[in-house]
Amino acid sequence: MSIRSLLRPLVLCGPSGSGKSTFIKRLMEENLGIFGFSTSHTTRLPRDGEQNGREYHFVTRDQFQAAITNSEFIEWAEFSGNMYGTSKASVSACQDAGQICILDIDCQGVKQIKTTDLNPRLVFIKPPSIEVLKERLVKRGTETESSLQKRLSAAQEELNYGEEPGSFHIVITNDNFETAYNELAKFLEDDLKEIKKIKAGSGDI
Ligand SMILES: Nc1ncnc2c1ncn2[C@@H]1O[C@H](COP(=O)(O)OP(=O)(O)OP(=O)(O)O)[C@@H](O)[C@H]1O
Repeated sequence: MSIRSLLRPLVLCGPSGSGKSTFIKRLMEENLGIFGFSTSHTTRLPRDGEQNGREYHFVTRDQFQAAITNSEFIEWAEFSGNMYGTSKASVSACQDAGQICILDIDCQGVKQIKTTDLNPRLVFIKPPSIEVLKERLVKRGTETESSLQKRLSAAQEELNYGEEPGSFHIVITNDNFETAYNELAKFLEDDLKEIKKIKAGSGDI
């Protein structure tokens, strides 16, 4: 089997605070060099030291708008006056570089990626309850009262989509982290074994 077909993008979706970043960190630590991220597009100006194509693909608003019109993005959003997007091409580029592209995207992004030929593995990370989700977000210390409320009210809609049969390949409840992480590791085990075997045999891809 070709390694490229094994390098299926890995989508982690779930309400804010469900634990996506925590899973991603652990996956990357335990599988060095296997996972990577796509390079996003942005209309913001590069900061000192940032290189086009490395931190971001820096584009004009017109270019960004044209890319939206051409359905080039899996998801895009505007934050404080600048637009940010994840293009299908940047996910493919990550695969071409021999890595599994990890995507932390919302349900709209999941619906979108399903319409592409990227053939992702779709994982939904579910909190044990909305109450626990709230506790974790408060404890994380990153939210204001208003951003907390926004995240919690978005959470229910995402949970509804996550629980719809067929939305995801696997739904993992993140109660005890070790147990939940093992479930994810088991889900990916066969792919990872095969990828590591091929990489070890060929030096790289
Ligand atoms: N199983 C768990 N038990 C207790 N705390 C957890 C567990 N999993 C994650 N956390 C904690 O919950 C908080 C939210 O997790 P994390 O930041 O990974 O969520 P996220 O889904 O990436 O959120 P966002 O979408 O806002 O980036 C973090 O402080 C993390 O350490």
